[in-house]
Amino acid sequence: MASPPLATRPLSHHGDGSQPQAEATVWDSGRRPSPGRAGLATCPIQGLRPQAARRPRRGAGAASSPRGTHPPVPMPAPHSRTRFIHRRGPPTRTHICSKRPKRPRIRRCRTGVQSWAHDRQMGSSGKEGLLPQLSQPDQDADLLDNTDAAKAPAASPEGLPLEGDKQTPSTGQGPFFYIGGTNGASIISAYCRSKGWQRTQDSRREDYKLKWCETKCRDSYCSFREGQQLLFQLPNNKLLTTKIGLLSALREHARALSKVNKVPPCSQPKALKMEDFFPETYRLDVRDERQAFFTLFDETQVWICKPTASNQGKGIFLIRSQEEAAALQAKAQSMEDDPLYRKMPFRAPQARVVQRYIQNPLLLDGKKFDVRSYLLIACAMPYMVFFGHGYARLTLSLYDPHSSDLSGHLTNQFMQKKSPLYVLLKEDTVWSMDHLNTYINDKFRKTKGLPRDWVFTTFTKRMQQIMAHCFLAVKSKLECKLGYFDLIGCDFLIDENFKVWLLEMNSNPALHTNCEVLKEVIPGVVMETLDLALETFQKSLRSQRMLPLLSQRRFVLLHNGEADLWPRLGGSRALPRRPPPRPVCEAASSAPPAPRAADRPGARRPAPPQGTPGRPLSAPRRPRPPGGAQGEEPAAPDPERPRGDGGDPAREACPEPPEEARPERRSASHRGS
Ligand SMILES: Nc1ncnc2c1ncn2[C@@H]1O[C@H](COP(=O)(O)OP(=O)(O)OP(=O)(O)O)[C@@H](O)[C@H]1O
Ligand SMILES: [Mg+2]
Ligand SMILES: [Mg+2]
Repeated sequence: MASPPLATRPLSHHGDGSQPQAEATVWDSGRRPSPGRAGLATCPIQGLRPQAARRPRRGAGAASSPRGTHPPVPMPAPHSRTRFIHRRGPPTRTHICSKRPKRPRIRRCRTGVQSWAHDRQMGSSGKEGLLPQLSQPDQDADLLDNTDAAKAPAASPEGLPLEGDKQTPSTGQGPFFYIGGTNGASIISAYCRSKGWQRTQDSRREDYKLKWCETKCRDSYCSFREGQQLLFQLPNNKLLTTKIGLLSALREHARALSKVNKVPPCSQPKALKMEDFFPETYRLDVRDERQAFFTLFDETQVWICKPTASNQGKGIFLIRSQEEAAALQAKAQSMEDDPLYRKMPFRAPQARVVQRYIQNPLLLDGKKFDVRSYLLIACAMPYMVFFGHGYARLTLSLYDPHSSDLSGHLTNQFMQKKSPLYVLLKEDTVWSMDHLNTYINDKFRKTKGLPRDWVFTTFTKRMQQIMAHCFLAVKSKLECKLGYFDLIGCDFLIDENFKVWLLEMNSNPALHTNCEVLKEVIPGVVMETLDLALETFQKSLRSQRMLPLLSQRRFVLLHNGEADLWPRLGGSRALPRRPPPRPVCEAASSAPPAPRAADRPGARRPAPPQGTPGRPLSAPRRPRPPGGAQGEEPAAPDPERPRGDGGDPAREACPEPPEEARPERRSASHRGS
C-alpha cells in the first residue's frame, strides 16, 4: 500500500509556471488508530439511495470494473440560464446577461469585489506569473526539461523571450500577441509570428490580438475586448477542470436529464449515464457525502483521494485500509472543526474528493496507462467544440495492484519523472494513438473480440460522447464571449474489460515536447487550435456560416452552436429559419463509425492559410450573431447544401444526446427574446 504523503507542500508558486500546491493544510491519511467503523445501516445523505451505502463490496483486484451508483446528493439549484442579448450598440465587455441574483463575476472585477473562488489572492500586478491562479493548470511534464523551457532563459516565468523573440521589440506596430508562461510558448509564438504578429512582453498591454496564458488573471478578463481579441481559457472553465467542478456538473446534468428523459423519444440514442463513464466519487468537503463514503468504505475496495484543483498527481494517495480511511476521516473532521480553517475565505482549493479506484486497468506490456485527449472550445460565440486525439501515458514500472509505490498507479509524466530510469526510458512512457491502436489490434482484438482498430472506432467515439456530454453539462454556465477559446486536456482510463472511464479534465494541458511522440502530436494540436480559434472567430465576426471549416484537420466537431444563436436575433424570431447543419452523427445510431484513415491522428488535411501576415486579426467590427448583420435578416443556411457544407462528414462526430435530452437547448431557445 502506498504510504500516503505525510504532508503536502504549502501554497506556493513555481517559477516554472507549474501549480501552486492546492493544500495549505497537511493532508495525512497515514495509519492511525481507527476510531471505529461508522454504522452501515442508514445512509446519512438525504435522498441517497440505500444501495449506494449498502453496495456489495468488491474484492481487491476483482476482474470486473468498478461501478457504482452516484449518490443523488443535494445539489445546488441550477443557475438560471445565460441569455444572449441582441444589441445594436457598440460592443460592451460582455454579451452575457444572467438572471442570477449574482451577476457574472467578471463584470465586477473592476469594483474590487472578490468573487471567484480562487481570486482573492489575485493581485493587479501585470505579471501573471506572479499572481496566484484562478485554476490549476495541468502540467504533467517538468518544465525544466521540455523543449519550450529549454529555449527560454531562466528569468520571469511570464513572457519569457523565446528564440527569435529578442530581436523583436514590442514597441512596433503590432498586431501583438502575449504569451504568459512557458507551456507551449515556442509553438504558439512561432504560429503567431507566421501571421506577422509581434510578441509583447507586457502583460498589461490591452491592445493585443491574442493572449495565451497558463494562468488566468482577473485583469485579462476585465480588460478583454470582445470581438476584437482572442483570449485563451474560458474564465470559469473550472466548472470542468476541477475535480469537484466536474463532479458537480455531471451530477446536476444527470438530474436535469432524468427529468427531461421521462418521456423518452423513440429511436433516439440515449444520453450517457454518469455512472457508466465516471468512477463513483464523493466530496470530502461536504459532511453528508463524507459520512456516506466512510460508511460504505471497507477494505475490499481501493479508493483514490485527490485534491480538487491540483495536477501532476500532487497530493494524491490511495485508501485501502480502515486505518487509512479513519485517518482521512479524522483529518477531514479536524479541518472542518479548525476555527482557522473555517475562517479561511477560500477553502475550495483544499477540498478533496475520493474516487473509486479502477483496480483492473488495461495494461500495455504489464504497465498501466491513461489516454490524454483534447476538448477544444475554439469559439464561445457561437460554441464550436471539437475533439482531438492526444497520446497514451504509461508508467515505467509494471502494474502491481498491491504495490505501495504510487508511480505504478499514477500514470502522469510528472510521477514518472521522479524515477531515475525516466531519462533512459522516457520514450516508452508516451505512446502515439497509432501505436496504441496497433498494440490493441495485435494483443486483444481476437482474444477480446474487439473490432479492428478499436482505438479509432469504439474508443474514439466513446471519448467523444463523454466529452460532449461534459460540455453540455456546463454549456449554459460557461462564460462565453466572442474571442474566448480553450483547450482542455481530458484523461481517460481503459479497464481490462475495455470500459472507458473519464478520470478528469485539465485546464492548460501540458504542451511540452520532451518525447518524440509529443513532438509529433503537440505542435499539431496547438496550431490547429489556433487555426480553428481564428477561423471561427473571423466567421463569427463576419456573420459567416461556420462550415466548412477550412482549417479543420485532425480535430473532430462535437458541437456546433450556431443554432443556439439564432434565437438571439430579436424581432426576427418569428421568421422561419432552418438550422445550420448539425454534426452528422447527432441523430445517428450508436454503432461506431467505420474506421477511416483520415480520422487517425496522423492523417492530415491541408490547411489553407489563415489571415494575412501583418494584417490585424480582424477589422474593428462589432460582434454580431452569425447569420445576419445587425438589424438585418440573417441568411438562412442553404438546406440544399450537402451536410457539412461540403466538409468531410467523417470529420464530425456524433456524441450529442438527442435534442430532447438537452436541457440547454431548450434554454437556448429563450435567448435574446
Ligand atoms: N479512479 C481512478 N482509478 C485508477 N487510477 C486513477 C484514478 N484516478 C486517477 N488515477 C491515476 O492517477 C493519475 C492522476 O490522477 P488525476 O489525473 O485525476 O490527477 P491529477 O493530479 O489531476 O493529474 P494530471 O492533471 O497530471 O493528469 C491518473 O493519471 C491515473 O493514472
Ligand atoms: Mg489533472
Ligand atoms: Mg490526469
